[in-house]
Amino acid sequence: MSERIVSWHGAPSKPAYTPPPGAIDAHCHVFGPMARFPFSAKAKYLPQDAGPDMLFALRDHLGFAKNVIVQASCHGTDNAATLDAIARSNGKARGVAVVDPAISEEGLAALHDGGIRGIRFNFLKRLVDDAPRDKFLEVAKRLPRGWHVVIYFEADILEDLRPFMDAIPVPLVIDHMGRPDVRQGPDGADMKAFRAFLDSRPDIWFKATCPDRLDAAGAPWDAFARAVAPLVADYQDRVLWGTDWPHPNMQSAIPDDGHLVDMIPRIAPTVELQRKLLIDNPTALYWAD
Ligand SMILES: O=C(O)c1cc(C(=O)O)oc(=O)c1
Repeated sequence: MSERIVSWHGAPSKPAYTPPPGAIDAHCHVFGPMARFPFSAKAKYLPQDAGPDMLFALRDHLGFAKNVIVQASCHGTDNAATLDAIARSNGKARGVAVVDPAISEEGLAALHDGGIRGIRFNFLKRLVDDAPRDKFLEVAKRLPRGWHVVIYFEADILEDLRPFMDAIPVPLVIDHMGRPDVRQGPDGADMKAFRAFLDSRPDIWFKATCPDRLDAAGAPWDAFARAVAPLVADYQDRVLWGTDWPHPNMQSAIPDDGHLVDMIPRIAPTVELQRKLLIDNPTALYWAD
């Protein structure tokens, strides 16, 4: 792997929708800069630099106040780039780390001090070589108080992951709703299974994110809006939203971030829903202290 890829829009439009003051982009990443923060030897893609200055400029352009920066798989378990971005944010960013499950208590405490409030377990085979459930469970049981676990999986392994996820004793946040097939509609098999999972315990949250990944028809992503709006309405106290910038691996179908923001009023049509989605819910998970 030698070619460094660009997966983000060079000049995203200004959204028609204006987020409320204090709105949080609760799923985004930083890449590098590589000269200071080299990518993991196990990285499955090698991106161009997309560092904190670019992220914060986009935040301001789109009308957001804060970011939750999720450690991208290309940085492996070295969270230095994510921590550096948080440190440069003037308190306007918090984060989710990816850790070696053998991390010490001191290591976890240092991440907490750096603004981390959760760890991410990634089960996508195209992104990571292995996902050791026993080790993940062990570290999930000794997280700092108030932390949660973010899990990224695809719909076809939801049932297989259930015993593992059921055993995690802290809140769960599911990336991109576990990647349902949105073409099945709001009552399709994938959404039904995901709802059953949400109903199994009250502390499972999810991100109503990534129309660009989940709706192959492309913008304006009508199938995504149709499938996801009822989910947001029915689980309005457990849903987060984010851009997913810089859209890892999306180099052949790069979304315009302004258009992504314009999905918000389609899946959360009232001011109250928008406040929960963009402020109350992410604040509860990431800025409780
Ligand atoms: O679907 C993906 O390719 C993807 C990758 C990553 C990552 O590399 O961390 O994060 C995401 O949220 C989504």
